[in-house]
Amino acid sequence: MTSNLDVVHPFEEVAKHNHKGDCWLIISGKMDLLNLLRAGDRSHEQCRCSCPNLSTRRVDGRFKVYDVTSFLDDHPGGDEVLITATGKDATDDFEDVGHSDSAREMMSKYLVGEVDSFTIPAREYYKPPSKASSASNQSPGILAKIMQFLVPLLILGLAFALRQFTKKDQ
Ligand code: HEM
Repeated sequence: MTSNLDVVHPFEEVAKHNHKGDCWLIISGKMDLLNLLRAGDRSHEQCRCSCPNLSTRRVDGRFKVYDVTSFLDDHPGGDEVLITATGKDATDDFEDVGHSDSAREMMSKYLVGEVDSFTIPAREYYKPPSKASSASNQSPGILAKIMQFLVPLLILGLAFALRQFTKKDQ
């Protein structure tokens, strides 16, 4: 028998379920092991042996897809946050809230499969400016430093030349 967990959806398909009448979320990360086993995920079966307390043992899950359409009106955080979290990996959004264990236990009710992780668009990370562009940004600074050094030298040179010139006249 195939469970919901066996269905692998492409990201583009999952992203289409993005409104109040049809709302799917992608959440991965730490899930309650007992919950996963109950939901039929056999991939963590081996963890049973090494874990004295299944209900507190968290394992890294794969990218799971949850159809939360029927839960939207009951979600304590409201429906808007859930709709906003569609079309992307919502794991960080979910984890940042600090959902309780009971919230995590509820999740298996809404599980409709997994998402093919290769189809999830890469996240945009902050890129520091490249050395070339930062060097060009720094050039006015360097020029100012050179001028700071040259201008007093020039004044000193002029004063010296003037002194020599006036000495000759006397
Ligand atoms: C299947 C997915 C989800 C389930 C089953 C779920 C369930 C719950 C539950 C039961 C609560 C009550 C507090 C708790 O027990 O932790 C809650 C609160 C909340 N959830 Fe979710 N949630 C889900 C996904 C999300 C996502 C993706 C977000 C995105 C930001 C989110 C945002 C919130 C917020 C803002 C609160 C209110 C927290 C507060 O006021 O203390 N939830 N959720």
